[in-house]
Amino acid sequence: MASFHVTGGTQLKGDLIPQGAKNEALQILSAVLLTDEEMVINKVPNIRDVNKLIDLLNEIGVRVTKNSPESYTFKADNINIDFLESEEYSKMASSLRGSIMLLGPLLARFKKGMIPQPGGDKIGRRRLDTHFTGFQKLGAKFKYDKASGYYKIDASHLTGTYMLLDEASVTGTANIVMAAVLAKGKTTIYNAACEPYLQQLCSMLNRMGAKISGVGSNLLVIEGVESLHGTEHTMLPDMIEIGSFIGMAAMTRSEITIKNAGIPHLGIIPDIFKRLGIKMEFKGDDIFIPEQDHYEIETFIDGSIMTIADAIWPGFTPDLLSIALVTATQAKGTVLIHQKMFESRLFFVDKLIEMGAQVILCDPHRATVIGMDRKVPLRGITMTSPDIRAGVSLLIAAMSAEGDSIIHNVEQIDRGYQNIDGRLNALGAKIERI
Ligand SMILES: CC(=O)N[C@H]1[C@@H](OP(=O)(O)OP(=O)(O)OC[C@H]2O[C@@H](n3ccc(=O)[nH]c3=O)[C@H](O)[C@@H]2O)O[C@H](CO)[C@@H](O)[C@@H]1O
Ligand SMILES: C=C(OP(=O)(O)O)C(=O)O
Repeated sequence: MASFHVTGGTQLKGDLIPQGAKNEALQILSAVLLTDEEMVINKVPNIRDVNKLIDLLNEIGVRVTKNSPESYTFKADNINIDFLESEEYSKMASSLRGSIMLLGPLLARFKKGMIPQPGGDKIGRRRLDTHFTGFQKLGAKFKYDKASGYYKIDASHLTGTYMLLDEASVTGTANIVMAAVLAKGKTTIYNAACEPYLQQLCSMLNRMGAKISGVGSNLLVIEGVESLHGTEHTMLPDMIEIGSFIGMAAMTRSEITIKNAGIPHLGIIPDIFKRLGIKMEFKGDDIFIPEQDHYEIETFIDGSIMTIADAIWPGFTPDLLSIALVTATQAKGTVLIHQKMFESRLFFVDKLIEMGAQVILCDPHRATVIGMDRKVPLRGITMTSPDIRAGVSLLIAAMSAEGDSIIHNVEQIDRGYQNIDGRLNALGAKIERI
């Protein structure tokens, strides 16, 4: 288990280039299974979850060529479907959440698929019903073996149909779309998730010859086609990493420019950080965050206390709520953070409280943060990163704190942030990997 030794209180200055988006990469890389032609994928982030998925694809028989540090060519023309029965597959697939999205392409192209309970953050119940109900509506037969925790699906004939998803699941929508592109006839998916990750996936599939309309909305219409061909795709900048950098800049009083941030794709994210009082300037596609001694949380128009809550896209992503929470601890003012989607994502506030933050955990979904306006700095402590976004929030807290901190289990952070210590140290942070 790796740890970070963080010396707090340093200010950062300089440019940060966001990595390619983790959650987009997991969808796009799964989709390379949909064709036997070459797929060139650029801006692939060098992070644990993505590297695990690439290894898994390689084991399944996809030919993987690394063209440069961020660009790969994939060719899925010799797939070993029997590998899905192996112990090795079970071990690899259960170690990340993204592996669940291999199912849609496997069903579409090879008519069957199986997957153990996927991994990912332990942030509350993470059901997969939407995925399997969608596959069943397309005509697949589905079996869940409770003893082994394996989901097995047989899909000799996938046929387009109308479906209203029970929830707008991000990976669920991606999976059903990937199954439907090669199904017979027309599939209509209502209550589809429409995050930029999905917009990117659907646009790429269309470039491969799929016929998807309604991209960017919650009503997708897919006309099945016989086969798909290869294409080239470039990942968007990671919007969660960008939000993390904005919060980090404010907390550490740093002057940072986030280069080529893909501002049109960030939705409401910059506005939410502006509501916390953080100043930023858009310079072309760069976001400049000046050094700020103080930042003040807005109230609602009637003067009542601000709530920041997650919602499905185009609402505020749940993956940035922990970052907004930690950022608020040194703002002036009060905010209620409401994590609606996941029930175990806020428990990390215990660590912030131990560091001196004024936070009341109202219940598993809600925390009130009373900002300290830098009157009292956080204190360095020893802590463990419970999940990827809480991990980065704790890193931000430690970087802003007085004294040294130790953060254990930073593999959680490495799941989704590329060389975070190296990139931040280059701007003046003091983070030692031990
Ligand atoms: C690999 C990947 O892409 N992971 C992301 C993906 O996970 P993932 O696709 O697993 O998450 P889902 O979108 O399926 O659901 C997330 C949670 O929100 C709940 N829910 C969802 C939709 C809805 O309308 N109502 C509702 O309550 C679900 O029950 C679940 O608890 O999307 C999540 C939600 O943005 C992100 O946190 C994850 O980082
Ligand atoms: C929860 C996340 O990831 P995963 O779905 O891979 O666990 C995340 O990226 O914040």
